[in-house]
Amino acid sequence: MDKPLKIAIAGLGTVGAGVIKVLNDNKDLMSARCGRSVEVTAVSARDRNRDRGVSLDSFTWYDNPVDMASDDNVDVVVELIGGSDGIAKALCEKAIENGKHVVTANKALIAHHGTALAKAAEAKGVNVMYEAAVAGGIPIIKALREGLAGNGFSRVYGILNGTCNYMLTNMRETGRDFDVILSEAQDLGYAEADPTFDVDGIDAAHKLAILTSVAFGCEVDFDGVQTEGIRHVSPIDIEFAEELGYRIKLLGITSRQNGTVEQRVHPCMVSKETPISQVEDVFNAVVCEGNFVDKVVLQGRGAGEGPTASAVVGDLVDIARSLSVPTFSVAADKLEKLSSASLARHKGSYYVRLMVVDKPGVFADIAGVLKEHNVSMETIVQRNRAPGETVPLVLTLHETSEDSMLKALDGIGALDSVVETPRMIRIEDF
Ligand SMILES: NC(=O)c1ccc[n+]([C@@H]2O[C@H](COP(=O)([O-])OP(=O)(O)OC[C@H]3O[C@@H](n4cnc5c(N)ncnc54)[C@H](O)[C@@H]3O)[C@@H](O)[C@H]2O)c1
Ligand SMILES: N[C@@H](CCO)C(=O)O
Ligand code: NA
Repeated sequence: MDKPLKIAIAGLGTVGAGVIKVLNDNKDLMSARCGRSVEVTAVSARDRNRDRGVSLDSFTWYDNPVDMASDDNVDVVVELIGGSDGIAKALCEKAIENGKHVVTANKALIAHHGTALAKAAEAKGVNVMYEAAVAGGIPIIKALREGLAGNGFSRVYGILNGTCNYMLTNMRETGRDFDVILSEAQDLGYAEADPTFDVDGIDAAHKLAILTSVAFGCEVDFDGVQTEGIRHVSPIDIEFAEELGYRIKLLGITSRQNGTVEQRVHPCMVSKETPISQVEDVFNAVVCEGNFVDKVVLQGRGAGEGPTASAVVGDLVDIARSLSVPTFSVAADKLEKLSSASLARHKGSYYVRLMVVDKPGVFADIAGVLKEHNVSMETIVQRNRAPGETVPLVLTLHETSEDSMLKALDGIGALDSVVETPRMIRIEDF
């Protein structure tokens, strides 16, 4: 057997404790698969005495995780603290500087600093690996970078946030309150330290920016992701979606068109006939469209202790086997700088829900505004009849440019008979 691979773990929360459990439980499997053992030698967290269900007795304890990057008894630093800057970044930079590999589950860090970290690591001949950062236990980075490397990609999309999928599924199935379901997702260890990152789509945007780089071989451009979360998705929209044959999913979609990429994260209506609409609860799914393989769909648990730790340990196995791959899909100094397309030029179909006063002439007024902006209506549904009172009115619109749709919505929102801000959800045709 070769020398053991010695690892330091920074952060012993949901994921950190999970990694220690996987390495303990599957110790013999790891040794057989790597031809060497994978051993934790050092750990760091905020609270040394918290019961995590794992013993820390045999590890060197560090109060400051950055000091682990200078420990000669460490080959790989596993960063499981979180945050795009601060201590997580300092730790990873120091580890690379000292010639140690880095494994992280931190999508915020890779989304903001992935290109720079990749350049630094590749110059030093060490790896920065982040499989756990995107779609948790699903090996999507490996799939895009290695298994599907024979393909050019036109589009990659999927359900990238377990918390939001859990919430949308539960809202549909139980009609319970948004906040109650969110706190359940937090208790299950799915949510980010700041759960607004989940519900506002930022976490999915971090992951999408990373997928874009791996799929298209370009620098990570988080600021180029156009992001909208699930806060405005109401139970009434979920019900209408069902009635119209759709499910509402928060999707991340990246596509390449000539010299630009379009990166967007927002709630989508997807036909109940599509496989992705059936992916529920904390499950994630990613669809890769390759020019030779056609569609590949990967599905699995996107968050939680076991699935996330599984991905971290998969990266450790690659390092123990001395696998050498670029951080993204091409060498870091050859990543293209692609500009991100504005959503204003996006073309798509739309669902719009209005709250209107039930009186004659409302349909005609709405139709007039749509005509003015050259937007063509597919269906219009008014469920209740309540003369003089407020009722929901739902429209679906044929393919049009986002720009025209938004202008039409402004016009519709300004009509006297429309009493709330119109709600719009994009319909995706996969
Ligand atoms: N929980 C999940 O399902 C999941 C899935 C994929 C990726 N991630 C990512 O994994 C990372 C960790 O997530 P988590 O859910 O385990 O978080 P957590 O809050 O459960 O754990 C964070 C750990 O970091 C430690 N920590 C915080 N500040 C520290 C400091 N200054 N010095 C030393 N230790 C410090 C805390 O003590 C804690 O042990 C994050 O980047 C998160 O985005 C989490
Ligand atoms: N908060 C994230 C964790 C996994 O990255 C989610 O809910 O998907
Ligand atoms: Na993954």
